[in-house]
Amino acid sequence: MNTAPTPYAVPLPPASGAWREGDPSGHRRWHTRRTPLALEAGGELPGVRLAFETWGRLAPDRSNAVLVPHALTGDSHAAGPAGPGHPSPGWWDGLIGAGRALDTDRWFVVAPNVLGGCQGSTGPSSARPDGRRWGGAFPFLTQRDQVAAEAGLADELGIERWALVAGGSMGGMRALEWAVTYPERTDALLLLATAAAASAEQIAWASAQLHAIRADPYWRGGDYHDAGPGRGPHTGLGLARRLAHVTYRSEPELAVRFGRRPQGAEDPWHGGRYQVESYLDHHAAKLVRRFDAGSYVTLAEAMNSHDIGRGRGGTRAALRRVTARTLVAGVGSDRLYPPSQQAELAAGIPAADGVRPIDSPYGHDGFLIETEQVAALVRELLG
Ligand SMILES: CC(=O)SCCNC(=O)CCNC(=O)[C@H](O)C(C)(C)COP(=O)(O)OP(=O)(O)OC[C@H]1O[C@@H](n2cnc3c(N)ncnc32)[C@H](O)[C@@H]1OP(=O)(O)O
Ligand SMILES: N[C@@H](CCO)C(=O)O
Repeated sequence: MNTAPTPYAVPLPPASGAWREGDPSGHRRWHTRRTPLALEAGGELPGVRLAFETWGRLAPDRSNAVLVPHALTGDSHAAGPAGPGHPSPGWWDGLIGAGRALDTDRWFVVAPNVLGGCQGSTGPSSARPDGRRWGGAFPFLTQRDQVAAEAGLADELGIERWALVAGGSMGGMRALEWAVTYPERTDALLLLATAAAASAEQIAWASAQLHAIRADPYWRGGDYHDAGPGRGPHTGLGLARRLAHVTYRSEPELAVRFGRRPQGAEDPWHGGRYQVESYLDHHAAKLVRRFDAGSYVTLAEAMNSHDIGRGRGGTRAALRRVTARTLVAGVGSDRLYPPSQQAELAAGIPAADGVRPIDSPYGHDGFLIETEQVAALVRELLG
């Protein structure tokens, strides 16, 4: 396995003002909540901070704000080029910018790093009020807690209503929570490759990933952040990413793209790898370099908690609360969030009109890759 411990690369909590330094986009800022966040599971989280990036200008009447919540391992860098602090271009760069579907000459686009994450927002790698890292003491979060934190950010920015909330996968879970918790603040809603509740199968895949991380001897109950370079649960996180990444792609794609071919001159019968193994190694190493295992655990557990009907009289009653103009789309080849889940959403949300298909061989990751098809949906919703 190609998961030699790499230098531990979780960004340290920025000193006040430092976050903008070295940020090529110049858009990233953060918001610190003045009061502790009351958590759905009980207790509260003090000192909540959300890193976020914005593009465009908020109109004087504040009617042009668009929220784009990211998926599991995304961050606030939804648009813009790669550079220091951003190993990849923005995850929806094809969608956001002047002349693009989310035209930043017209719309004010806001992308927060999710609460519990590791790219500037408060998470397990952040410092507690006493200066020590949270580590394994970081509290259990739900999607509703994360949306409550985002509502605090919206309040701070003076945004009473979103012209659109658009998200896929875990971002779609939060988009849906926005529309159900705050129907009066969500004018339009785009749900991509997401679900009303995490299914048994989704929980099962996440569970295997959580076990992989927690079985790493460097996990140490989540208290590894100050153990020194290379002494974090990188092997476990890499395993989790391999497991997850297979579920993000489709069987036909892997068959066509890699087949049974060996990687270069490697011989799989004598210790070498197949191409697809090398591909998974690459994605594992790439995530380990940029993501914190503790955040992965927190966010995966929050996804498992997702159930829009909890405490609201069930799924159908919760979905009926949505007043936003809504489009629901799914990727036909998505084996992780199958089209039946989007059909349930579309059937339950009053203004949704069936499920729009995203045609893609790439499976679940289609919502990140097929930006032209997603752009068409955004244009339809925003008129
Ligand atoms: C800060 C950030 O990184 S942005 C965060 C936002 N990212 C996310 O939200 C999701 C994380 N990323 C992903 O899920 C996916 O990479 C996507 C969906 C964004 C992109 O998918 P695709 O464009 O289809 O990329 P794909 O899965 O083909 O992977 C391409 C990579 O695999 C590598 N690769 C392909 N074949 C092989 C192989 N046989 N062996 C090793 N590496 C391989 C390519 O060289 C390429 O490397 P690079 O990304 O470092 O340039
Ligand atoms: N590739 C995406 C899929 C999760 O929805 C991610 O890592 O965030």
